[in-house]
Amino acid sequence: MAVNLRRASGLRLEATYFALGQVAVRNPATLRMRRHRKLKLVFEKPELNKVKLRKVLAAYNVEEAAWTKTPDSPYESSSGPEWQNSCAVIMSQLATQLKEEIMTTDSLNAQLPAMSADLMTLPKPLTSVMDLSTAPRHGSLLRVAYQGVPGAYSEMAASKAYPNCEAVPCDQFEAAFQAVELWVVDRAVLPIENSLGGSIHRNYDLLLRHRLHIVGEVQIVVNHCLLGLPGVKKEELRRVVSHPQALAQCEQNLSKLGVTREAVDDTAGAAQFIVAYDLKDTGAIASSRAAEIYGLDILEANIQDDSDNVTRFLMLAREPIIPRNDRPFKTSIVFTLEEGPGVLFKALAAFALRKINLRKIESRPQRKRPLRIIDDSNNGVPQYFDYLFYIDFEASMADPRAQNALGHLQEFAPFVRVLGSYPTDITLICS
Ligand SMILES: O=C(O)C(=O)C[C@]1(C(=O)O)C=C[C@@H](O)C=C1
Repeated sequence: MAVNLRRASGLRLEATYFALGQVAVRNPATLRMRRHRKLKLVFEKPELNKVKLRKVLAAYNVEEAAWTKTPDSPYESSSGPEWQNSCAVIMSQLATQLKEEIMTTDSLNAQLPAMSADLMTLPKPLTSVMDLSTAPRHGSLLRVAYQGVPGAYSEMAASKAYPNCEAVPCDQFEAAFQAVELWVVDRAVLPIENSLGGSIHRNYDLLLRHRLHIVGEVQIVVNHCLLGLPGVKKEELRRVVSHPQALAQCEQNLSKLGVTREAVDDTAGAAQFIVAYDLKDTGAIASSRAAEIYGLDILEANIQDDSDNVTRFLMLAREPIIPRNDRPFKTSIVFTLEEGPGVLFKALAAFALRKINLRKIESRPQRKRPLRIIDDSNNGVPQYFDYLFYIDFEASMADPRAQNALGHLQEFAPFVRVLGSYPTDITLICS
């Protein structure tokens, strides 16, 4: 993938990042981002102001000690939280910081391949932490993190949730959580479940690990397309790459095609991947918008196994919203239970007794406490699985029934946390 930041920053950066790849920023600087939390910056012009660069990286929580200098002047970090932040945010911030020092000439730009106009509209960088601390109004230019690259379904979900927002791409779900926590962005919009593929477990786990609040939900009808390089025919494909959820949603149709499948971080990233490596024998499952952005042909539209393919996304923020009673609301909670017959039944009864409808129940292993030994009931036999229960129920926390149900649950649940009380999305938009 090549991203042109010239319009936003006055600096021409070419960047590539996807599951198997790296970021390569050519003239006047080279920026390589590798997997495994490794970020490497190589300057072709050593006179570039590294102090400013370091300031940028410090803003992303990169500790000075984590950085080393080698003779050919790269700064390298092999670990640390910086990788968690959005590559694109760092790049755009970097571009702005460096732009005063780099004279970009037309002749330099002419050496680089032409980019799609869509790729030039990357998020504008934030100037300082002070700017970030002023809470933006809903519907104004909020910065909204999503996982993936432009053209991902999550980017569409971010736009549905916050029209006119600046959608900020992140390489991993965790990066989106951290971007909100560090005030790099205002909100995150992340997938939580799909009607064909089921729950996105990683995000359930991250909801518990991080202290963000669910402030809303959006649903998107996902219409997958099989994309190929211009001129390539469907029959010529030997391999199809995409996000694992997307591959799962197209499983039967891909089996009919007789292609091998490979997973990458997101659907639009898959489209970038085949363009970047000019892979004529490889197709990508992605949106029609991704086809437009990356200049690919749609070899088959609606390739998902079932036309009713809906993904639900959660909107996350640092602060909860005030729950209301004048429109349909949902509340999401997570809790643990003691061992024993009927405990889950009792927990669910707290809602049933108050006629509160449950919309979703999910259980996840408790990572910090995977092993529990129960002496009396099981004669000291170790139990290897202990669970967290996530429930979405149809009531607002402003509703006394919901408050009473949680009070009731707390009587026997050792741990209960409200993840958010938010308006139910009753609309559907198509990708
Ligand atoms: O890869 C993307 O485009 C995404 O936005 C991620 C994602 C997911 O995680 O479920 C979102 C919607 C589709 O269900 C497929 C993939």
